[in-house]
Amino acid sequence: MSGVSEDFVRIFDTTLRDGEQSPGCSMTTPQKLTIARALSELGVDVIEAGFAAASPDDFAAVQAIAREARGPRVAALARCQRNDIERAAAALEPAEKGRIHVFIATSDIHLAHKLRMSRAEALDAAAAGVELARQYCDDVEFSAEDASRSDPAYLADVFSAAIEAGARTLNVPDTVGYAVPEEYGALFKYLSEHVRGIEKAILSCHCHDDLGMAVANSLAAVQNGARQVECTINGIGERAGNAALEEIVMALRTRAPFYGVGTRVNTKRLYPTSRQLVAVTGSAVARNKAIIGENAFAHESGIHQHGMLRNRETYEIMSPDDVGVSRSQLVLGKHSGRAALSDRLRELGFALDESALNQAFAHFKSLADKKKEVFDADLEAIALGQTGNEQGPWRLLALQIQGAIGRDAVPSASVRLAHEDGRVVQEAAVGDGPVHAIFAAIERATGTAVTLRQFQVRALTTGEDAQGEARVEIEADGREYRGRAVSTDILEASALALVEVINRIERRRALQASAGASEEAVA
Ligand SMILES: CC(=O)SCCNC(=O)CCNC(=O)[C@H](O)C(C)(C)COP(=O)(O)OP(=O)(O)OC[C@H]1O[C@@H](n2cnc3c(N)ncnc32)[C@H](O)[C@@H]1OP(=O)(O)O
Ligand SMILES: CC(C)C(=O)C(=O)O
Repeated sequence: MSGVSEDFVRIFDTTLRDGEQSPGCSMTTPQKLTIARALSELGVDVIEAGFAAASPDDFAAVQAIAREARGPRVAALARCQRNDIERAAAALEPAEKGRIHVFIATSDIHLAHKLRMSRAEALDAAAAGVELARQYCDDVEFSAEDASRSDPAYLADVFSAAIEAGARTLNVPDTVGYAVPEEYGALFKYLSEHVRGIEKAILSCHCHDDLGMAVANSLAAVQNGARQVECTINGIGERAGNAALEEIVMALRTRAPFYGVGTRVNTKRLYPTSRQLVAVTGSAVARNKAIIGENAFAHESGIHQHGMLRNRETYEIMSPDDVGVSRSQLVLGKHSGRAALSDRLRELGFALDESALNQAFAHFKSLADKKKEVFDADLEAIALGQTGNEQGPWRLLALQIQGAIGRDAVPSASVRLAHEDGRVVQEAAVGDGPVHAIFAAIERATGTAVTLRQFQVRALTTGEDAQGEARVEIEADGREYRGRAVSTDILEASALALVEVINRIERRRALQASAGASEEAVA
């Protein structure tokens, strides 16, 4: 293992430098500042703020972040060239803790075609670059670009020279995402054993995802002594991207006994930081992206949902709360089963007996065959079809309306309701219209205040005894409820629809109270 005083994995975030090299992800200075603030809150150890020599804007961004960031070290990238290093040093000047990060390629293909340098020339340039950077900054990192395709013996010589010149972090980039975990891990082991003065430095990995192995390679490096991981939020970066920070952090945390080393990141900030980056760059993440994707804590199939309802750990290896996601989701779709359907219906305030649940389940399956996802409103419609208006705790015994007709009429309603606990309550109220009066009287009688969002009536049949349907949409306890009732008297249908909704609100509150009580009992 390389020379580390405290044994933890330093998270070097390069979202603002390598991440910004992702086509479509370039950011303005104010946007970079927003992300830098989020990264500080996340608790990363190093923020690579940019490549100061790239443009006046990049310089300004590095400088602004250096001026503001307190906590994480701020790094700026530079080629092994005087101008780059001096621009990096100037931009980092206001930093509380700065780092100049110099790099040069070490693979034969880069030396021959890109740099047109011999191995010896590149080694000298690396040493000279580190030495110059050290004149401006105590903390210098050296990266051997394309390290994973470099001759290991030559690489060890270059790193030895970099340490001698004053570098204290040695980065081993898999620049083109060519490495595989066993080989990349072995390279770290080899370097730990062959770089002269390695005890003075920290080994770092920096992986790209061209073969989808950036995270696996980074973890292999950690297993073989790397104590800094370079990564980006959402895995953005040049071409296929960099190793995703959230995946590295959560792999080390979730498999802590296996890796035996962790990070200092506040994992609860992972999801909020990811969303902030999406908001700034407009670059969406795939639904199935690990840790922070929309589906990362969503379960659709019946067998999984049934397991989740019994014990979350049957199908979740992390708690959504640990990464800042509010809760797991059981998504109802064509693969869902009765357990999830009945659980969601109970949440919506419907307590169906076995035969009603079976019928609701048949309707639900045929709907799910046609729709990708079945929403709460669909479920309510299905459940209302099964329950009618018969479920308590309240039952409407009598309804009387007065003064409903005429220009100067002041409509009033009186209602009598029975509760399943034996109470019979009578109340009256006036309103702007008869329905308003009925609703006010029912709210008073039941003691449940609601906010009416929508009210609709329509004729279902024709003739003297035509059936009328009333539909209400209500808000209570921060949720929406829909109710429906049918009667030959449209005012009675309205009253029944509201009673139906109030019953569901009360059933839901009772359910929550009993869940709270059992949690307290467990605690
Ligand atoms: C693996 C990585 O992610 S490395 C970081 C990549 N990031 C970036 O390139 C973003 C910022 N880059 C830029 O804005 C521009 O490329 C600049 C301003 C740095 C340079 O622009 P230009 O001077 O026009 O050079 P250009 O980009 O065309 O070519 C790169 C030059 O740097 C040289 N070079 C490349 N890497 C290094 C290095 N580590 N040390 C010294 N020289 C280097 C190349 O050989 C080439 O030199 P040449 O022009 O003498 O042939
Ligand atoms: C400059 C280095 C660290 C790099 O970004 C890479 O090699 O991918």
